[in-house]
Amino acid sequence: MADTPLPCPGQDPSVADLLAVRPALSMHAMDGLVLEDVPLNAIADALGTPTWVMSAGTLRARYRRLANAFKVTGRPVSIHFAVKANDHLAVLRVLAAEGAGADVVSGGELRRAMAAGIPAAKIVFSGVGKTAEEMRLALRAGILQINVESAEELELLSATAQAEGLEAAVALRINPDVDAGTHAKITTGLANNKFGIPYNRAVELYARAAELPGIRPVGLAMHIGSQIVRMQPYRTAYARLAELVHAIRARGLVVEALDCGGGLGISYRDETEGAPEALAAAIHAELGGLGTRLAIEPGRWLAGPAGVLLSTVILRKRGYDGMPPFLVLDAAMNDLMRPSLYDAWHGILPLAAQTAAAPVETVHVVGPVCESGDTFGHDRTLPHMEAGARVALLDCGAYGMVMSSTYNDRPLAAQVMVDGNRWAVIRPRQPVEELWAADHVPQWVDKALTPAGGGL
Ligand SMILES: Cc1ncc(COP(=O)(O)O)c(C=O)c1O
Ligand SMILES: N[C@@H](CCCC[NH3+])C(=O)O
Repeated sequence: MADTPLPCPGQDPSVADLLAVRPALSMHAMDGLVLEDVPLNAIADALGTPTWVMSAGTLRARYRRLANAFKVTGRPVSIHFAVKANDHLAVLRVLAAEGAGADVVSGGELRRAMAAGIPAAKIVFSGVGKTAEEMRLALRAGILQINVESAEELELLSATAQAEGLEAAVALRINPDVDAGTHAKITTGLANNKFGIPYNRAVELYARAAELPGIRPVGLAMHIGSQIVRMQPYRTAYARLAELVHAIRARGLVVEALDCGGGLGISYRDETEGAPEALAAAIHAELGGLGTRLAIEPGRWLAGPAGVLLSTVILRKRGYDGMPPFLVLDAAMNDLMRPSLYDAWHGILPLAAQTAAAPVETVHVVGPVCESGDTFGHDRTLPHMEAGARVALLDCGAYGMVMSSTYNDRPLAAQVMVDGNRWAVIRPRQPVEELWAADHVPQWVDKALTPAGGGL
């Protein structure tokens, strides 16, 4: 299958362009922007903004397309949703009901995945720095496999498993030194990235794993980065994985499982999103003949397009003469961090049909947090909006809410799930008092501040 083109700079997509490739969203004359069958204004009226909204139908549809892409190759994979992308219990349960397992990177994610009802036997544990405590948790739970990322971690896991009287099923995560062609901050498969075991040390370490007490090496894992829209990096990486399988087997060792990682990208602006069919074809071509179990760990591709963040224009601030005005939203970098962190581009659609049809203009879209980096977009081409206009920031279902903070004492936004014509609050807006409820002021601080205590 041909490679998909890289995103190219240029004119922002129009309202119609954005809607055309997002089947769960539609614009209606009366109801405005509708997600599945729910007018987003109804949610904003009821809960205010900023509010996250997840579409259960989109999660299901995307999971089914992904699973089916592999099924038709005759080599089905087990799909382990990367919990880091969106860890809400309702999201995990929707995916679990479709058959998804989980890829976790902390003890917290492991416990959360199990709390969502995902069986331990469908959970893989990745991550570059698992503590002995987290290893114990995974061993006691009896998860499918632990993806080990270094020789040092392997020794710690062996000691921990031995002390527990348990055996760890281990896949070695290999760093193939392949450029995934993605943003520098989210690439993971290059030699200078912290992730994985150097490719040229993999066979030796696998042999060592086979000797270590408490360790049962079952295979290899790889994850080369995130938001990958071209297939060539996957192909190169998987070809290297296949070479390793042959080299390890030549040593008389068993390789029964291959975890092909996540990373499939979506269309935020005008990229052609990574096609599951193309990924399935790449995996089938490079690894399908090795007779192993196959797994993938997608996060963004499943959840990204399923979520939006609703926000309201607090005010329209005039810029310097001749410069674009600022639309100051009530959402900020503490809610959606991706634009500040990676200069990520997110589509912005007005909720009202009339606004969506207004003439376009160039604006800067910012949040109210005290950081210049609190910017959703510079020089964006958007329909004219005044204070009070509501918008949806698109493709926020992955790495959105999970990366929120309460910086500037801004409570975590409310979360909603829609499914057909139903919607429900899946997490209420955080009460502001909760932000300091757990703060403890030592008595001696108070004393020092009172005249009686000899302070101020
Ligand atoms: C080990 C591992 N697996 C899976 C993922 C999920 O990646 P993505 O959301 O790009 O599919 C990540 C995040 O990059 C990861 O680090
Ligand atoms: N958080 C990143 C991706 C990192 C994926 C985790 N390894 C994003 O929003 O794009």
